[in-house]
Parts: sequence; C-alpha cells; structure tokens
Amino acid sequence: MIRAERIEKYYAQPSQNRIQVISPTDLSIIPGEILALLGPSGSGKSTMLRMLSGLSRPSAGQVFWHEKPIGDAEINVSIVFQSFALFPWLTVLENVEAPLKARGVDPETRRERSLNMLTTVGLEGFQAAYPKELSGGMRQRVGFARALVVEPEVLFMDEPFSALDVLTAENLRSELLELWSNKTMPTRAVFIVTHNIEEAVLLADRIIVLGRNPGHIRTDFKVQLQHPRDRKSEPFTNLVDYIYKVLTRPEIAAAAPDQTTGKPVRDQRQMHYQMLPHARPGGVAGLLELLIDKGGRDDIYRLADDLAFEIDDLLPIVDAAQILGFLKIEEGDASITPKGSDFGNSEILRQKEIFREAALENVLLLRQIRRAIETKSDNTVPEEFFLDMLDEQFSAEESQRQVETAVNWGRYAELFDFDAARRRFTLPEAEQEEAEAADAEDAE
Ligand SMILES: Nc1ncnc2c1ncn2[C@@H]1O[C@H](COP(=O)(O)OP(=O)(O)OP(=O)(O)O)[C@@H](O)[C@H]1O
Repeated sequence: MIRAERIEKYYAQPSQNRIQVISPTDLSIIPGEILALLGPSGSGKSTMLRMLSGLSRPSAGQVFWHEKPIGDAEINVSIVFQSFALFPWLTVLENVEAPLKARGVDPETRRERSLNMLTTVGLEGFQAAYPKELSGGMRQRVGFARALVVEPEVLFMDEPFSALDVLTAENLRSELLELWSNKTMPTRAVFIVTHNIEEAVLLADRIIVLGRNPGHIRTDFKVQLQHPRDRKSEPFTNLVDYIYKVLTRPEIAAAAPDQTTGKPVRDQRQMHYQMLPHARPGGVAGLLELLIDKGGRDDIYRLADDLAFEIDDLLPIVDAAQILGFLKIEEGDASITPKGSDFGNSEILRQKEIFREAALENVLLLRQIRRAIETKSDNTVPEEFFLDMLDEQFSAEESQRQVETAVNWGRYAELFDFDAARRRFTLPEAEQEEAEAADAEDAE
C-alpha cells in the first residue's frame, strides 16, 4: 500500500554541512499487518512516520501510495499522536467530526458516523464533554475515534500509549487489538512507532528496529506468535531479548530467534567494529554498584525509573557493561556476571585492572590502539590512522565519537593516553616515564 524507495532525510545547516537524519531506506507497508517501528531516541522514528504518511517529504528518494507517487495520489491515512492533539475548544463529538468536516461530509452523516465511532471506542455518552474534562486514557480514545472515523486504509500511530499510565495503556492496547482482529476497525494496515519493546512484541506482525547516526534499519522480521500473546512465554521473552540485543549490541545480534525453538534463523552482515556506546567507565561502575545493591539483577526499565533516568540514557551504560562482560541481559533484566561483581566490589586500582583486562579482551578498537602504540618504535600513533578505518563503517562524526569514547576508556584503563595537541595516541604517562628511564639507563 505504501512503499518507500531509498528515502532519506537531511537538514541543511548554516555551515553548508547537512545533518543526515535518515540514510537511504527502503520500507513497505502491506495490507493485513501491524508494523511496529522501534528504535532509540533520535533514530528517526517520527521522521520516518512523517515521510511515510505524507506529512513531510523525503529529502531524496520517493514514497509511493498504491504505486503512485504520494504527492500525486489521494491518500487515505490517519495519525494518532502521543500528545492526543485534540482541539481543546471543541467537544468530543466535534473533535471526532472535524476530519469528516474537512473532507466535506454532510452534517447528518458525519454526526452519525462520529457517534457510532464513539460507541466503538467506548465513549458513548461523552459526546458533549470537552477534552479537559477527560482522563488521559479517554482523551486518547477520542484520538482513536477521530483517526478511525475517516476509515483510513493505513492508521499511523506515534507512541500512542506513552503518555498514559501502565494500566490504561494496557487496556487500550488490548482494545485496539480486539478492534483490529475482529475487523471492527476499518483499516487495512497499522504502523506504530514505539519505544517500548514489549509493546511491539505484543502488538506487531512485523517489527523494524532502527539504529541511529544516521537512522537506518538494523533488523526487520516477522512476529509469528499467536494472539493473545503471553508476555511470560519463552518465544515472547526470546524476542524481547533479541530486540534488546539489536538495540544495544547490533554486531552480535546476528539473527532473529526462531519463534518456536529460539534458534537463530538467518544471518545478517557482521560488523567489523562494534559500536562503542558513549558511556563513561565511572557510569559503568555506578551501574554495577547499584545492581549489586539490588541483589545482582533488576529490570532495566525499573532501574531507569528508580534512577529517574530516561531509558535511552541508561542503555549506553548497560550496553558498555555488556560489551565488557560485566552484565548480561536476560528477559529484559540486567543481571551481573561474576566479573561484573568483582569489578563493582573492588577498590579503584583493582577496578582499573579488571576494566583493562575486559577492554582488551572484548573491545577490538582498544586492543588495536594498544597494539599499534606498542609496535611503533616511538610508541605513538596518529588518531587519523584509526579514523580512516572507522570511517569505513561509521559516519565521520560517529567515527570521531568512537575515538573519543576509546580515549575515555583507554585513559581510565591506563591502556594509552592521547596527546590532543598532536592528535596522537601515546603510552600512558606512567609507562612513558618508565620507557624514558630505561632509555636513559641504556644510554649510560
Ligand atoms: N528540523 C530539524 N533540523 C535538524 N535536525 C532535526 C530536525 N528535526 C529532527 N531532527 C533530528 O532528527 C533526528 C530524528 O528525530 P526523530 O524525532 O525522528 O527521532 P525519534 O526516533 O522519533 O526520536 P524520539 O523517540 O526521541 O521521538 C533527531 O536527532 C533530531 O534531532
């Protein structure tokens, strides 16, 4: 129904550089499917929704509606927003009628259709109320009614449940699924943008996970679990785990699990360098200490809540700890490994030692930098050398950030130092002094 061909989005900058938000991407929305788009904050989920729904134009590439360029076609889609986006000065009924009015439907028909739709979404009797008199859940019901009343072929939803409390969100999700599966909803496909992995696995027939810098598809797979889906079943938790992995460590999440046996089913391109999360070693130590306090295991979302962190701020730290082998993600829980608890329980010098060993064992870039400076007779290597290799895989800005993170980790672990004036990696100061002393001795 909707097909995007190599769509991109970039924004011009005064400096003439441009910010690339989405790299060339192909994506199709097909009938009969609930498609969920997951991804970390800033990966371009909303941007993608806006381009696919015709709200904004791609900077390059094209979107087709039933194989016609979307700008030339008469499209029939609706969007439900996280913020409900109701008109506060209109009653519930007038809000639902608004899109029909815009389409020139006569007053009698639009009133009848809107009242029917209000009944469908459980708002019978509330037609004369104003949005401010309603709870969040009821306001979003109005949002759904307004979207569905035009009988859209494709229903777009941008984080529709995120502004609601857990229970209300769960109720609305089940009701939406019911309307969808018993075909009360006059819609042929649903496209939902979400942050919430479980929500995606609960609702979707297909899940696409975006990575960022710039936004690109990391994985695209079908969810074959029967409805109603059991959050506690093994295939469900396997899928949730797999998506966590794709989000936090794309290079190891090679394939989606088989949804009956849990085995990987297909290979994806293996990356050479893993993407280092931009987290500080001190943050990793803090996270591990906290986990030790909580008995060694906790749900990541709960942890983020307890810390009053956004999940997106916590994920890089979790990711770093995972890369270093200090914790594992199991069924959405972070659980500390023996090495992680050794690290979390040690004093600072020992922590640096453990971090050094873990970094050399698990992080290719750090291992390469260390080896290169050991190999060179003057024990220094230009930053450029590594940027060149990283550029093969990351954008120029991301390569620079990868080097910055490597410097941060390498300094902490006393693996190497960085001379910012000369843009060169060097031996750590203590080792430089030792090397100079040895040279002086030789000279004597
Ligand atoms: N007008 C603009 N100019 C420059 N950059 C922009 C503009 N609009 C959006 N961006 C950038 O595009 C990127 C993607 O934004 P988008 O809102 O699509 O991401 P998202 O995945 O939906 O994030 P979130 O989950 O936080 O809503 C972000 O880094 C954002 O800063």
